[in-house]
Amino acid sequence: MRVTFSAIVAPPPSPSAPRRHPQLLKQPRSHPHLHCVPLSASPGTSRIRRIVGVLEKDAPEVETAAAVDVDGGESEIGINGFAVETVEVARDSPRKVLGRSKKMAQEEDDSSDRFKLRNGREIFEEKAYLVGVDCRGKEDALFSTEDSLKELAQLADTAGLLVVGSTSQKLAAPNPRTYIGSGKVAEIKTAIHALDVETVIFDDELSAGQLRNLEKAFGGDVRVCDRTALILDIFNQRAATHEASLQVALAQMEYQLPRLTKMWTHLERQAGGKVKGMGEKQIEVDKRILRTQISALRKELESVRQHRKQYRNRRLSVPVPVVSLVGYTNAGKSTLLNQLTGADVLAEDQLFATLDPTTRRVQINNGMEFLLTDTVGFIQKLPTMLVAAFRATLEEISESSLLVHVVDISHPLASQQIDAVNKVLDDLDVELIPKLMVWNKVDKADDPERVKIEAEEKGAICLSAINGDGLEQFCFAVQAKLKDAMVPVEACIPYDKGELLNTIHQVGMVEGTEYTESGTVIRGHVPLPLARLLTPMRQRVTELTNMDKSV
Ligand SMILES: Nc1nc2c(ncn2[C@@H]2O[C@H](COP(=O)(O)OP(=O)(O)OP(=O)(O)O)[C@@H](O)[C@H]2O)c(=O)[nH]1
Ligand SMILES: [Mg+2]
Repeated sequence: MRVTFSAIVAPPPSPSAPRRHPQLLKQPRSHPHLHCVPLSASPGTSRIRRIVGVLEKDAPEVETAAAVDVDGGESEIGINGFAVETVEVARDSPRKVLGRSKKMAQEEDDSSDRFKLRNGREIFEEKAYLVGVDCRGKEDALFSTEDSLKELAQLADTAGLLVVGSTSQKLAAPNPRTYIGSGKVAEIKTAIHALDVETVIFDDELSAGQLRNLEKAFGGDVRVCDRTALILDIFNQRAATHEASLQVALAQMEYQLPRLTKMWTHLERQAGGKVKGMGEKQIEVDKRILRTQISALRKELESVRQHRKQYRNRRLSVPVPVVSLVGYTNAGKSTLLNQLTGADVLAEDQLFATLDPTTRRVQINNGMEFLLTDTVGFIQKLPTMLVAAFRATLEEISESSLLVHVVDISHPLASQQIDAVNKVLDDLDVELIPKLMVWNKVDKADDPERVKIEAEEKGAICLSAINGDGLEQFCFAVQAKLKDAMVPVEACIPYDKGELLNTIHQVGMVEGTEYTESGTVIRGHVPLPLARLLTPMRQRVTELTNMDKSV
């Protein structure tokens, strides 16, 4: 039996459900969010259940409510809020069923090598083909089409795909139907057959119609997706905490909402076109359900966010300055945090290794302390729904005393990456927060000495987070920047407030100490919240000075 696998958009699994890589099961192409369950099957075939839609919340959840015979397959209405369909597929990929050449048999043997371990999970390495478009309206793009495609290849690799080729096209404007021109569509189709491509990834966001038309043009069994879907897929694989999972699920649903067009068209096919419009009605129902799910997720996220805020407020009541590490993905932020604090945040040569913020205390040799926060990295063309969904996490950044912008200076596109990070920061309302530029991975740079001279000229700190070079200089630079943001104070601390004196030494910079009858007079710089706390003691110094003058 031959089954056509069109990419059917299904909602992502609930964040609490166990996550699984889309290609975890060895099966013909599946949509990133289409999770198939293998069932018992006749020899040489597999029976899988595939999700074909969402059920209304109050719809009865029945194992098998309706079975419709279509082309030998059967349909059933489903489980846990999802409509599912059972299909029997040959264990070979659909194309292989048509005839098995020697080459194909060889390929089948090779495919066993395509199971790779990623993020602790075994996944099937699909063959991907990348497509970029150089449009006239994109002159302000930070990356050239070629560089952007290289980055897309890295993203594909992170997601566990095997990139087998790529192409790009110069266009005056994207084609509204297929994004690329018809000649390019034909060229890619040829490449698909020649390279046995399973997934075609576009470097720009595609509309629902473009996705559908391209899938139709390439043939039903080729999956088409875009950069945004790929990034969402990586985030989905990487989300380790409840909050991150909620944020990713929200972003995925928002991405899917306008793309729900295909989910129910199979109903019309099954009914032989007798129930015209049924699919459309069902799409409306699905959209409503998805919207309800989105608002439920938003509520849940809000409560997680409140909890985090309470925790942060408690932390802020101790006025230790917070320093946030920001930067392009893979710049070395987590490695820097680990080096300075002995933390064991996952740091690896993959994009988006970190999704959740981690905060650790750093103590400088002179006794001063600050909190260092590592958070999610940025990328050019960062999907807006992802920024919105991660706003709670990113809020941490907007409440810091200092932003440390970590740059991989050994990267050929370091300056474009800096611009891309600044672009995201512009959206985050952080222009008033002082910034410190750090050029990391100087050990990997072609000419480290020249880079160091250039950094000095530009007021950046050069370091190597991996071998610890320049860390001391970094800490002093952080201290100096924090001092700029501090308030100069002179306060008389009574002798019974020893703890306060310790706090001033920890979080501020003491420049002079004098012991008087009334207490210790301190001169120095402290963060604003501490300066406020010291107000009565600052007045005490003024009184003492006035008394001295009148004597
Ligand atoms: N040679 C060299 N490699 C480094 C240095 N710092 C980090 N790396 C490597 O760069 C890769 C990325 O480091 P991470 O610390 O995970 O980068 P990140 O900025 O946290 O990345 P995301 O979490 O993805 O945003 C890892 O393989 C590190 O070992 C450095 O100073 N020199
Ligand atoms: Mg990281």
